[in-house]
Amino acid sequence: MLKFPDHQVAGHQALRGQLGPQIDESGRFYKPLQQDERGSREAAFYNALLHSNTKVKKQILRFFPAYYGTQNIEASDGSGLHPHLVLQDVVSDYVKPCIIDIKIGSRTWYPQASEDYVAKCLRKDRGTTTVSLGFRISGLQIYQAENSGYWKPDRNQIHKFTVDDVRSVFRKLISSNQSVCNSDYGGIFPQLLELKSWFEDQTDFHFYSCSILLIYDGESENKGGNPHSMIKLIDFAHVFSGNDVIDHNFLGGLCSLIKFISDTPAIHSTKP
Ligand SMILES: Nc1ncnc2c1ncn2[C@@H]1O[C@H](COP(=O)(O)OP(=O)(O)OP(=O)(O)O)[C@@H](O)[C@H]1O
Ligand SMILES: O=P(O)(O)O[C@@H]1[C@H](O)[C@H](O)[C@@H](OP(=O)(O)O)[C@H](OP(=O)(O)O)[C@H]1O
Repeated sequence: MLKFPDHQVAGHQALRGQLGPQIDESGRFYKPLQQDERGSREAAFYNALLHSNTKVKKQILRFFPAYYGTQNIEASDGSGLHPHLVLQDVVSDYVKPCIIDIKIGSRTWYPQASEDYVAKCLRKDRGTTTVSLGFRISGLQIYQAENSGYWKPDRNQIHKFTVDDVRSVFRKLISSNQSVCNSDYGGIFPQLLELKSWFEDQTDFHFYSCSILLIYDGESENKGGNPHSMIKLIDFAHVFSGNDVIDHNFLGGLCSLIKFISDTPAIHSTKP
């Protein structure tokens, strides 16, 4: 039985008859394949990842959703059968998933793109923290408490986020979550550093407009036995061959994110 995701924070949503992702009860996330080259690029990347035990080390694979191929299922907009990527639902094990979708890179357009597409991306990049920080928040939900539930700003609010707003998001995250409230942010920090070391070396892929999901559980004990906090890379509609050059756009954005988070003191950190 398919349903609309309860915890989707960004991207195209299956609301008001739109085409968007669906989930099932077994922890699968069905992302509709976008009609043009975006869909084929994303499927090609997941296939490359699946069969790339040489290129991508096993411990790096855990930073990507598990991939189960593509499947034709009833589209959420009622248009009939449509091919979908079948992925691991990376938040299904969390009782109160706190999620930040962070689009990485100081530019979201790629060299091969059309002038119109570059102009569209540049407008968004300049109007958000993409250019100033090397990343931008695309969506988030932070569980605050039983009575107040989730803080989940809408897309228009998110688009207006300044650097200070981004800093206050991380402060809110730290203050709202016991497992995060320590010097390595509940285990997020070591994962970001491990991902950074991979990006300092890998030259097979360039990831444009790709997001890192920071995921924590707003409940102290989550049901799946997963660690309290995970990072997951998603949205590979604009992944291209690296042509034996490191992905300096993504790496630069990731380094900036790591620095930014480390400069946002946890409540009990010893930082002055
Ligand atoms: N594997 C997954 N498991 C759980 N949630 C996911 C998964 N992949 C994506 N999501 C949710 O869906 C949102 C959008 O994902 P994604 O960026 O892949 O969609 P999109 O429509 O391509 O977005 P964009 O408009 O940025 O291209 C994410 O912010 C996250 O909340
Ligand atoms: O590059 P693509 O494949 O066209 O995908 C777009 C890209 O992910 C943008 O980041 C997103 O704008 P936001 O970052 O503002 O969500 C836009 O949403 P939109 O189509 O609603 O503008 C997407 O269409």
